[in-house]
Amino acid sequence: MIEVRELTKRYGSTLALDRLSFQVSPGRVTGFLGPNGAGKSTTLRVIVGLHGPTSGVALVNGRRYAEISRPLYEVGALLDAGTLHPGRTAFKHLACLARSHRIASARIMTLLEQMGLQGVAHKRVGGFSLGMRQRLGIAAALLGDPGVILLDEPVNGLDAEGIRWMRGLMRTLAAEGRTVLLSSHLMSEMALTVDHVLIIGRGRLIAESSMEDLAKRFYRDVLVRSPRHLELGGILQAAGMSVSSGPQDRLVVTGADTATIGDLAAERRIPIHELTQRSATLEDIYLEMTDEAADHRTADHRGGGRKGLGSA
Ligand SMILES: Nc1ncnc2c1ncn2[C@@H]1O[C@H](COP(=O)(O)OP(=O)(O)OP(=O)(O)O)[C@@H](O)[C@H]1O
Repeated sequence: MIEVRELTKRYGSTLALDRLSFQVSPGRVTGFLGPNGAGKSTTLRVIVGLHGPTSGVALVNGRRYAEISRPLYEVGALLDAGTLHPGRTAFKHLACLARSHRIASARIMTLLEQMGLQGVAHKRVGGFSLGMRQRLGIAAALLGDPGVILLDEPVNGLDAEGIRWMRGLMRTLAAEGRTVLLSSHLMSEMALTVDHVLIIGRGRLIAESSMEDLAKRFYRDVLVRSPRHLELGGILQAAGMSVSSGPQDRLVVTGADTATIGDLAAERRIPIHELTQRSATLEDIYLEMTDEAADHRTADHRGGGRKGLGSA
């Protein structure tokens, strides 16, 4: 369980987090979404004690990170796969982390196998691809078998097979009852992976929702196909709906759901050959929600911020 309460973080004149509050529950994959510069990495860094908050608090299982005596057993994080000692082997990298927590070598080998890295366990990480580094980073995060897992842009730079693998792993970890929080600036990456989303912009929470409800909230219109479409169009309009013509003699109807349209057509004994509820794509929804935040960011960055939207 993660709890972030009224978290504010300033870097000089930049307000990276602005009284951000949310909770992340165990047993599901939660996506932490926002445009570049929204404050995702900052939040994750504050949760694992790498950055101190200006005010507010971030708790893992009810405690600040600094108060956890053996953190690897409680929270694992993949924050930046680039920060590996290039001269160390994969095994040695994990062994160094494991030592302070008295984690056995057998656990290291099990994890390397699980991550598909057993064949390169004794190779130097300097020669690893980004995908291999990500896998090693995840092995490190899982060393102490923690109940809370944080991953910052874990699929960045992965190929299609790597992304599929990562998705499966996230879902397995959540199904085991862990709290899994992963950040991304791409809704498309999240749509298939997460059960629940937290959307942030400008350091504030914009929305929190299950993936399913998010899609439902953005129903757009209903597509109706009927051999008597002209007559039906008139009836629907008379009932107060807005009707326009769609592709192949279909009607595009707004202002009513499929049940209302279907019932009305049945009352008038008009056959219906198709009734389709159309929603905005999750990508559209996300862009709509974060548009204002992104615009603001672009303006900020012109004023000298650290990262630009150009990196999107
Ligand atoms: N160490 C730092 N020093 C100064 N400013 C920082 C620092 N880290 C982050 N910022 C600024 O804080 C804001 C939030 O950045 P953060 O990296 O947390 O966003 P993000 O949502 O993770 O973005 P991205 O998707 O690009 O990683 C940005 O304006 C950024 O420029």
